[in-house]
Amino acid sequence: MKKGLLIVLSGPSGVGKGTILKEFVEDPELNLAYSVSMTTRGMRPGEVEGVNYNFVDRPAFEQAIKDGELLEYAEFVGNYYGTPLKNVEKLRSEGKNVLLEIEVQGCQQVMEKCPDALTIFIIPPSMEELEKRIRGRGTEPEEIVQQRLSKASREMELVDQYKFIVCNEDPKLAASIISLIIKRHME
Ligand SMILES: Nc1ncnc2c1ncn2[C@@H]1O[C@H](COP(=O)(O)OP(=O)(O)OP(=O)(O)O)[C@@H](O)[C@H]1O
Ligand SMILES: Nc1nc2c(ncn2[C@@H]2O[C@H](COP(=O)(O)O)[C@@H](O)[C@H]2O)c(=O)[nH]1
Repeated sequence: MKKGLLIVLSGPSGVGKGTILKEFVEDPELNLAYSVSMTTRGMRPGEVEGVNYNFVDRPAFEQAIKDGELLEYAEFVGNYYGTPLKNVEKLRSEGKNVLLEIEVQGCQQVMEKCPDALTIFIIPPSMEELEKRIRGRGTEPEEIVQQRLSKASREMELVDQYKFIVCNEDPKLAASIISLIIKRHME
C-alpha cells in the first residue's frame, strides 16, 4: 500500500487554520486523518478531550518528550504542544493522508525529519486583521493575546521556508486551494 502524505498546516495563532481545516478535513476525496495533538494548555469551553487535543499535565508531556514519543513539539506562550509520532506513522502506513495543524517551531522540526511533508503556511490579509481575529475569538486574556501577536510577527518572517503560502481572506477559498494542493500530490 502507498504510504499516505504528511500535510502540515501552520501559521500564526488566530490566522484561521482551524477554521479553514473544518472546510476540507471531511472531504472523502482527500482521505485525511487529523492528528490530535497533546497539550498542557487548559481546555477551552466546548473543547473535547481526544477530539481537539489530548490534554495532559507538564510531567506527562515531559515524559513523552523523554520517551521519544513525539514527532515534534514546542513550547508556545507558556504551554507545550506536540504531535504523537506513533499515531502519525500508523495512519500513514494505512494509506491515510495525515494532517497536522501546528505552530512554526514544530513545523521546522517536521521539515527536518520529513522533507517530503507538504508544508502550508497560512497568512492573514494584514497584521491588523490578524489582531482583529485573535481578539474577536475571545478565547485568551489580553496578556496572552499580546504574547501571541508579538510571536506572530516573528513567525511571519519564516514564511519562505514553506512549500506553499495561502492567504486566508476567505476560509472557503483557502480550503479549496489547499484541497487542490493535496489532490495534486495524491496523483
Ligand atoms: N477568513 C476569515 N475572515 C474573518 N474571520 C476569520 C477568518 N478565518 C477565521 N476567522 C476567525 O478568526 C478567529 C481565529 O480563527 P481560528 O481559531 O481558526 O485560528 P487558528 O489559526 O486556528 O488559531 P490558533 O492557532 O490560535 O489555534 C476565529 O474567531 C475565526 O472565526
Ligand atoms: N508545535 C505544535 N504546535 C501545535 C500543536 N497543536 C497545536 N499547535 C499550535 O499551537 C498554537 C496554539 O494553539 P491553541 O489551540 O492554544 O490556540 C496554534 O498555532 C496551534 O496550531 C502541536 O502538536 N505541535
